[in-house]
Amino acid sequence: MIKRQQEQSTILKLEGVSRNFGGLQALTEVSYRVPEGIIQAVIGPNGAGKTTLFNCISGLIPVTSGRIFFRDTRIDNLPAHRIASLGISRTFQHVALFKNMTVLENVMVGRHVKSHSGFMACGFRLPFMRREERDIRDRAYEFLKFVGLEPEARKPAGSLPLGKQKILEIARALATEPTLLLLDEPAGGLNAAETEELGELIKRIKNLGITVMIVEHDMNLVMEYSDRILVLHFGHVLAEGTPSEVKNDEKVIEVYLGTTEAC
Ligand SMILES: Nc1ncnc2c1ncn2[C@@H]1O[C@H](COP(=O)(O)OP(=O)(O)OP(=O)(O)O)[C@@H](O)[C@H]1O
Repeated sequence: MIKRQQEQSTILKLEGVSRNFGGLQALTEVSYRVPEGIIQAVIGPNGAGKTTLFNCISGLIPVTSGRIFFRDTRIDNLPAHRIASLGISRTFQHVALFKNMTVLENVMVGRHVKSHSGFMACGFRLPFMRREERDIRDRAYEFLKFVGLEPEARKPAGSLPLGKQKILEIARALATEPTLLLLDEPAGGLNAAETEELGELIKRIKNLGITVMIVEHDMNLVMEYSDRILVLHFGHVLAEGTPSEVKNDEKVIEVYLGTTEAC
C-alpha cells in the first residue's frame, strides 16, 4: 500500500509551461505530471520542443510563462545550480565531457557538486580537504563500477568510444546523487547492442529509486523500457500514456505515419 502511494506521488509538475524564441513558440502551455520512481520518456518529431523542455526543467533557460514544481518546490525561477542541488541532474544530447581529464576525474567533478571544499579549493590540499578528496575518489569509483566503466578509470575521457562516453556522462550525472535524472538522447549514435545495455542500465538506475526522464528517438528503447510516454508535437502535448496506449493513439499514428523517421 505504501509502495503504491509512493509510485503515485508526483516528482515533477509542469503547469502551462511555454517557451518562445523570438517569434517561435518552442513550447506552448505544456502541463504534465511525472510520477515518482518511473522511467518517463518524452518523444516527438525533430523540433517538437523536447530538449527545450529539459532545458527549462534543469534551469538552463527560463520559461516564458508557466510554472514548474519539483515535488513541492517551485523551480522555474531558480538558477541551474540550485536546481541541481535540489536533486535534478542531466546529460546532454551532444556529449559534454572534459575530454582531457580521466574517466575517473570526470565523475569526481560530478561528486564535487556535493562536496564542501569544492574542486578548486582542493588545490590547497588542507588535511580535511585531502580526506574529502579521497572520499570523492572512492565514491566516484563506485559510480564507475555501477555503470561498468571501472576498467577505463585512468584513460582520458576523450579516448573512449562514443557509447562509453555517453555512459560516462550518465555516471557523472549519477555522482551528484539525483532523485530525478534527465537523459537527453542517450542512445544517439549507439549500436543495437550498446542501446540494449543502455536500456538495462536505465532500468537499474530506476531500481535505485531514481526517477528517469528520457528524451529519445530510438523507439525500441522507448517502448521496451519506459513506463509512461509524453508525446510533444510543435511544442504542444499531443498524447501521453503507457507505451501501448501511445502506440495505439490515433493522433500519434497520424503524426508518425506522415514522417520517414520512427519519430
Ligand atoms: N536557443 C534557441 N534559439 C532559437 N530557437 C531555438 C533555440 N533552441 C531551440 N530552438 C527552436 O525551438 C524548437 C524546439 O527545439 P528543440 O531542440 O527543443 O526540439 P527537439 O524536440 O529537442 O528536437 P530534436 O529531436 O531535433 O533534438 C525548434 O524549432 C528549434 O529550432
